[in-house]
Amino acid sequence: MIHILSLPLFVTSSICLLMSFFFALLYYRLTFHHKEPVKYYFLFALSALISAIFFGAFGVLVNSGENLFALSISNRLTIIGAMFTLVTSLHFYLAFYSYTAPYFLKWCYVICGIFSVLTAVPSPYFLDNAFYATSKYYTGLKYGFLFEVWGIWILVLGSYCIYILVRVFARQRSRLEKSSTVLLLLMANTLWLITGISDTLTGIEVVDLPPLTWLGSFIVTSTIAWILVLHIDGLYKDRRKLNDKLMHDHLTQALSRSFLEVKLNEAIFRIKNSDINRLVVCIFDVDNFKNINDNYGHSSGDVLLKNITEIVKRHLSPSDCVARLGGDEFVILFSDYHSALKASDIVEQIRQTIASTVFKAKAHTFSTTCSFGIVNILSEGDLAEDPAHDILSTADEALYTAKSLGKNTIKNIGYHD
Ligand SMILES: Nc1nc2c(ncn2[C@@H]2O[C@H](COP(=O)(O)OP(=O)(O)OP(=O)(O)O)[C@@H](O)[C@H]2O)c(=O)[nH]1
Repeated sequence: MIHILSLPLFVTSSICLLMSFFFALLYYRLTFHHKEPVKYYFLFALSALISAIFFGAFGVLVNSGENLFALSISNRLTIIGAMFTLVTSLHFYLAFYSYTAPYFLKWCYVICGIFSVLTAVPSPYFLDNAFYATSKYYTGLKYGFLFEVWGIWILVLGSYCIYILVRVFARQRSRLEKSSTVLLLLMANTLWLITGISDTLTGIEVVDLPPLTWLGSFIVTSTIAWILVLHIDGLYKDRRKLNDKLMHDHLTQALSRSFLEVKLNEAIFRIKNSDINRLVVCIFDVDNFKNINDNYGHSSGDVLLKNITEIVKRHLSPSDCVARLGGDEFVILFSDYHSALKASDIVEQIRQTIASTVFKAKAHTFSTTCSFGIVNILSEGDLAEDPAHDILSTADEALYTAKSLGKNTIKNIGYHD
C-alpha cells in the first residue's frame, strides 16, 4: 500500500519530468532549427530533471519503511538532487536576469560533483548506511563530520541565490518594473534555505513528514517554470508588436508599403494559379495637399490623412485593403473577384464621400478632393515580367492622367490601354 503522503511527491516528480521534457524540446528547436540558443531553457530542463529525481526519491523514501537499501538510495538521491537544484537555479538566475556568471560558477558544479561522489559511496565520514530513527521514519543514513561541511556548502550556495535575487529585486524596483515573480522566488529560496537547515540540523525530525525541503524546491521549480511561460508570452507579444509595426503605417493605420507588396504578390500568384482572374489596383492622392499643410498646419494634414483612410476602409469589404505608399499617396487593392467587379463603383463612392465631407482639425474646418488612377488586370496575359512593379507604375500613370484632367476625378484603364 502506497503511503498517502508520498502521492504529492510522485505527482510533483511527474510534473517536473514533463516540464524537463518540454523545455529540452524547446531548447532543441530553438538551437538547432532557429539557430537561437537560449541557454536558460537548457538550464531549466536540467533543473527540472534533477527536481524530478529529487521528488521521486522523496516519494520512495516515504514508502521505504524499514527497508535499509531503499532508504539509503532514496536519501542519497534526494541529497544529490537538492544540491544540483540549487546550483542550476543559481545558474538560471544569473543567465535569465543577465548577470555575468562568476568564474567560480563552474567550480560550484565541480564541488557538487565531488559531494555527489561522496554521497553515492557509503562512508563513516560522510554518509554511512544505518537505521537512524527519527520520531517516525528512518533516514537509512548516519551522518559523519564531512556532512556538516556539505551543510555549510549548501548554506553558502542558497545564500548566494538569495543575494542574486535581492539584487534583481532591487534593480527591478528601481526601474519600476513588475517584481512579483522575483519576490516569489526570493520567498521560495528563503523557505528552501530555512527548511534545508532544519532538515540538516534535525536529521529530518521536525515533523513526521518527508524532508521539508521538497516544499521549497517545488515552489522554486514551479516559479521558474512560471517565469519561463511569462517569458515565452513576452517574446510572442514583442513579435506581434514588431509584425504590427512592419504591417501598418503608424500615422493612418493603413497597411505599410512593404506589406502592400506582400499582398500584391499574393494577388498576382492567385491570378496566375486560378481560373477566376481579376485584380483591380487603384492609386489615389489628395489634391493640393501641400496647400492644406500650408494653410492649416502639418498636424491638420495628418488628421486629414487619418480621416481619409477611415472613409476608404468603410467602403471596402474585408478582402480588400488600403495601404499608404507615402506622403498623401495611397493604394487600394481589390483582389477578390466579386469586389474587383464592383471596384469602379466603390472608388466613385469613395471619391464622392471625400469630396462632400467637411473635415475638422483643431479649430479648422476644410474640404478636399482626391484623384484616382485605376488599373484592371483581367487575365494572366496582362501580367508583365515584374508584375507588381509594373501594375503600380501603370496605376501611377493613370493617376497622373486623372490629375492632368483637372483633379477630383478617376482615370480607369485596362492594363494595356
Ligand atoms: N501632414 C503631412 N504632410 C505630409 C506627410 N508626408 C508628406 N507630406 C506633405 O505632403 C505634400 C505632398 O504634396 P504633393 O502630393 O507633392 O503635391 P500636392 O500639393 O498634393 O499636389 P497634387 O498632388 O498635384 O494635387 C508635401 O507638401 C509633403 O510635405 C505627412 O505624413 N503628413
